[in-house]
Amino acid sequence: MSQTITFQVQPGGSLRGEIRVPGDKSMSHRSIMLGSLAEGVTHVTGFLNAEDAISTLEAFRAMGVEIEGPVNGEVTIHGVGKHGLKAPEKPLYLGNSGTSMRLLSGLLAGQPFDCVLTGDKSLESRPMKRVTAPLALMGAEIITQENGTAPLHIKGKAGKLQGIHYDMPIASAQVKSCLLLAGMYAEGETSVTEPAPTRDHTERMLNGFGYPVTRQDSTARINNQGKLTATQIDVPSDISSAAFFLVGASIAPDSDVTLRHVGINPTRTGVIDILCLMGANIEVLNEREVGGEPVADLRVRSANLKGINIPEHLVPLAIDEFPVLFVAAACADGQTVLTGAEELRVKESDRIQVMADGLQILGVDAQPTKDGMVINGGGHIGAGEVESHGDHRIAMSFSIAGLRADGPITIRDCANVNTSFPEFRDLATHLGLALTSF
Ligand SMILES: O=C(O)C1=C[C@@H](OP(=O)(O)O)[C@@H](O)[C@H](O)C1
Ligand SMILES: C=C(OP(=O)(O)O)C(=O)O
Repeated sequence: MSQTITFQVQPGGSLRGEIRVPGDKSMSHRSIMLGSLAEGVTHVTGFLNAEDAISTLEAFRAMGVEIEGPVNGEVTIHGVGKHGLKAPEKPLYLGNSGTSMRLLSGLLAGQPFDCVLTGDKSLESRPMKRVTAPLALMGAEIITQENGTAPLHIKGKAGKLQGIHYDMPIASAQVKSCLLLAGMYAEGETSVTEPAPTRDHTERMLNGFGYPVTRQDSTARINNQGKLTATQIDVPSDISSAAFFLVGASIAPDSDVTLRHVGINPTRTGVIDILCLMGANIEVLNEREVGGEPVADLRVRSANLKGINIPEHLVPLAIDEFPVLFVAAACADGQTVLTGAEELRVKESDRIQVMADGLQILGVDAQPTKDGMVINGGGHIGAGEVESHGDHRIAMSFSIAGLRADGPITIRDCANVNTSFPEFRDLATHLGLALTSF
């Protein structure tokens, strides 16, 4: 049970300096999953030492994988091979992490043992039918709660899964990844078509481990014939964590921040595109490729942002960045309209409602809609007390709002910042944000 943590931000200030934010959460999860199933010893650097990634790590330890670390972002995984996992002795508790639960449900559906996946209150209220329904078409047997939520009771169906073709009704990297991981244990081909591009770290990392996944247009294909060979993985900084400072340095006057070694995989850079459409001053420097993933340093300086209609094709490419983009919109001149983002309602919190409620408390004209938000920006952001509802990204977004507020902002229920970005307070204050916690 996490303790209660409250953040308080004093108004104003600017952000200046150079930092490296922690490792990418999506890649950290996948490095543990694939490293565990590989033959040989995989070394990971840049691993995210935060609660969500640790939930995945502990789950694999509980299934008999020897994993050393993380120490200074280094993890060593003694892979057990594709068929080497052992039955866990008790339910696997996955905390707050949707990625752990949805990817593991695919990976575990074809094992020779049963297991149970549980999580915290937020995770156990999130929709799981999106993975259990297509997995059932493959022959998996997963018992959910009546409304399709976790705990998930997974009956191991080793040797009995069948490949399917699945047209995903929603653009979800978690659903795609779940099915590709199940496809590693299914007879014949498993193919997944996505309605819009979503993050492709699973496909890239599988290929990095030597496991063939092919891609044609919007369809990814896998079968059970491959094997994973241990490798080295350098996890870049998480653009979703960098996003708080991309927005912070854009909205706070006299700011100049450089974020080093950030992953800029094109399936993740919607936040840069959206901010640039709003008039942000972001330079992408020293572009390079590290372990099959593009990386760069990002320099961001203050800018006068303007409201925009956010193009819908950018929504899946910035899906976790909308809470802080709403703060950017509140500081932008004119109206910002987001549509096509109903997925935000089923994240760690209902991110449309929770952000609209908090922005309204701070005096911002923010109107939630069924699939997005309309924000009339450029007015002032006032002092106030807002709730994060235990959602890490909400807590950090309202902290950033303090840079343009005209009074202190108090944010309740912030312990879950530790799920993705435990260093947030230290790095933010190092750059100049007047943030305290108690
Ligand atoms: O695959 C992943 O690592 C993730 C996919 C996204 O979820 P959806 O697949 O539900 O869009 C994202 O919101 C989540 O933080 C991480
Ligand atoms: C939605 C998120 O993560 P998850 O789905 O893994 O809980 C997030 O980190 O914003």
